[in-house]
Amino acid sequence: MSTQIAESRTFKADPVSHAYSWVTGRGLGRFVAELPKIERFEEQFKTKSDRELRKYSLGLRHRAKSGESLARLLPEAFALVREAGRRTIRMRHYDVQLIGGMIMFNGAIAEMETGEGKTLTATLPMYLYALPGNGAHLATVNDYLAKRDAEIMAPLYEMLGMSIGVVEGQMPSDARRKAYACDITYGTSKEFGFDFLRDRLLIRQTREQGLGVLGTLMSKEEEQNELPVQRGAYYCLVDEADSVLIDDARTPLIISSIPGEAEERAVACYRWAAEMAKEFTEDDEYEYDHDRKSVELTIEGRLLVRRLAKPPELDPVGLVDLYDYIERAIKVARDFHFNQHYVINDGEIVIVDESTGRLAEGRKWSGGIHQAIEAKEEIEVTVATGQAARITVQDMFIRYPHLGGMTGTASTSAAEFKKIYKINVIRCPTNRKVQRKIWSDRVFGTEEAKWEAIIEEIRELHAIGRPILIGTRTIEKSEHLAQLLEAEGIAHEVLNARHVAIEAEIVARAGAPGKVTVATNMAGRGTDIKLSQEIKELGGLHVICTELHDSARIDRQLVGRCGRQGDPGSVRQYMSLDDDCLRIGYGPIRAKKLAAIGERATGELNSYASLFRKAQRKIERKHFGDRKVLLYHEKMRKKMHREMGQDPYLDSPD
Ligand SMILES: Nc1ncnc2c1ncn2[C@@H]1O[C@H](COP(=O)(O)OP(=O)(O)OP(=O)(O)O)[C@@H](O)[C@H]1O
Repeated sequence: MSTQIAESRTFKADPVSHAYSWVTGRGLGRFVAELPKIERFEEQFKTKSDRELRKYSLGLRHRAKSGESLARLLPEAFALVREAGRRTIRMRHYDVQLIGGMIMFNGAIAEMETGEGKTLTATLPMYLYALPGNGAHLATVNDYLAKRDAEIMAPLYEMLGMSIGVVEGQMPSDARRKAYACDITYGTSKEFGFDFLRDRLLIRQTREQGLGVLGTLMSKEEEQNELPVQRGAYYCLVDEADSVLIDDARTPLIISSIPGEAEERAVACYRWAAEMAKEFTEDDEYEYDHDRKSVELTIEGRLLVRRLAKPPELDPVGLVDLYDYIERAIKVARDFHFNQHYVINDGEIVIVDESTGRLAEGRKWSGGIHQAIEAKEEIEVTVATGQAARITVQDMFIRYPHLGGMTGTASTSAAEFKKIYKINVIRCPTNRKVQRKIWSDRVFGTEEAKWEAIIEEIRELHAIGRPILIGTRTIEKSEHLAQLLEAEGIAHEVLNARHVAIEAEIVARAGAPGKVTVATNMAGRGTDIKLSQEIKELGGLHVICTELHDSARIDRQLVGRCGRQGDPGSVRQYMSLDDDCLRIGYGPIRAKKLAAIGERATGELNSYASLFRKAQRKIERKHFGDRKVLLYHEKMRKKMHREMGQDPYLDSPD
C-alpha cells in the first residue's frame, strides 16, 4: 500500500440513512467495497439471539485458528462487532468507523478527526486480531484511558465470548499474567515495554540457572518458579499513534541493575548536596551563566564546600566530585521547579513535557539532574546504576508483526511514519460534516499585548454564555492567564495535566454554558466534550490557542476539542513576536530582532502569521532529523550486539 492521504470527503450522517454518499478515492475504495458485504451479514445477525451470536463468534474463532485468513473473515467479524455494539452499549458502528477499522486492520494508521469515536472503532480490529488466540494489545497513553476504554467496551467483547484484561502500573505479576492471557489486553506502551524487558531478563536468568542480576531484583516469592507474564507480540493497536510513536519514540525504557556500595555513597552525596545548596549565594559562592544555564563555584564556594560538615559516608569522595554535586544541587534548586518542570506521582518524579504540557511518564533527566531533584524533594534517590535491560518505545512496537494505529492528528507526520515505521497514514472521512469555523489569526508585538487581546475576546464571548477553552504552551503560562482572569473576575478552571482522571472530567464539562477552562494542550486529551442544544445555537465551544507549539500536530489536538461529531465550534490562533517558537525556529539573533520590532509596534501585525508557521516547520524538520539519527544509532547498536552474540535488550552499555 502506498502512502495515500485521501482528501476530505462529504458523507451523509450514518444513523439517519444507510446510504453512504461519498466520492471514493485512492486508498479508500477497497475499504468502501467491503461495506455492503458487512451489511449483508449484519442483516442476518439481527435476527439471531444473543446466544446464537456468541456461538457464531466461537465458530469464527475456530475458523481463524484453523488457518482461515483474517482478511476473509473480516466482513463477518465486523458485522458481529457492530451488532454486539448495538445490543450491549447502544452504539452501532458508523460506516466511516468500519472504514477506520479496516485501515487499522491493514497495518496502517487511521487518522480520524477528534470526537469521531476511535474508542468504539478500535473494537473492530481488536476483535478480528483476537480470533486466532495469540492476544491483541491496545496501547493507550495512560493507565486511566486504558482502564476507562476497556470498561466501556467490555460488554461488547464479552457478548462475543472474548475475554478482556487491563495491565496497569503497580500490578503484581500474577494479575499481569492473567491480563495478558486474555484475548484482548488494554494497557500503556510503558507497561507493555517494561513487561517485555522483565520477561526477557527472567528468561535469561532461568536459562543461566543462576541468580544473576534479576535474582536480587525480585522478591523471594517471585524468585520461586516465576514465569513470564506476556505471551509474545502479535498485534498491537496504538492509540494516539502520533504521540506514542513519534513524540515518545526516543524514550528509552530502562530497568536498572542493583545498587552496590558506590551507588549508596552517591545517594548520600546527592542528599548532602541538596541540604547544603541553600548555603551558597549567587555572585559570592557561585556564578550563574544565564545563556548556558550553568553553575560554577567561585574560590569562596569551593572553600565553603571544604568547611561544611559531612557525614562519614562521604569520606572516600574526592573534593572535585563534591564540587560537582553542589553545583548540580544549586542548579536544580534554581532551574527545576515543582509543578512547572515536574510533578511527584506515587513518590516518583514525573517530568512535565514543556512543549506539550503532558506528563512524560518513564522519562528521566540525565547527568544526575533527576537524582538531584529527588534528593531536593526528599524522596527515594534512584541512583543511575548500570542498565540491566533497555528498549526504546520505537523498538518495542517494531517487534509486533502486526501493528496498527489511530489518532486525530497523524497526516502532518505521514512521511515520518512511512520512513521510520514503514506504516501508512490514511485519513478517514468524518461521519458528519465538520462545522468548525477557523477565525483569522491575530498577531501582536508583545506577549503582554497578546494577553490583553485574549482577555478581551474571553470577556466578550463569556458575556453571551459561550464556553471557552484556552490552551497554553506551559503550566507557567496557564497560571499567568489564570491570574489575569482572576483580576477580571471571570470564574475559570485551570488544568495542568497533573491529575489525568479528574482533569478528564473537568474537560468533559468544558462545554457547559459560560465555562472558561484553561489547559495545557494535552490536558484531557481523549475526553469527549458534550454540548447542549442551547450552546450549539450560540455557536458551540470556542477554542483559543495562545501560542504555536513546536509541532503543528499538538496545535491540532487543541483545535480538535471543538467541532466534534458535526457540532458547531470556532477556533482562533494568537501569536506574538516574542513567542518561543520564533526563538527555537530562527535562533536567538533573528528572534531578538523580531522581538524588537514587536516592542516598537502598536496594534495587530497579522501579516507576520506565516513567519510563525515557517518557524514551526523548521522546528518539526529538526526534530524529525533527531529522530532519524536515533533510529540509525539504535540500529547500529543492535547490529553490534548481534555480531558479538549478545542480546541487544539486555547487554546494553550504560
Ligand atoms: N457509532 C456511534 N454511535 C453513537 N455514539 C458514538 C458512536 N461512535 C462514537 N460515539 C460517541 O462519540 C463520542 C466520542 O467518542 P471518542 O471519545 O471515542 O472519540 P475520539 O475520536 O476518541 O476523540 P478524541 O480524538 O478527542 O480522543 C463518545 O461520546 C461516543 O460515545
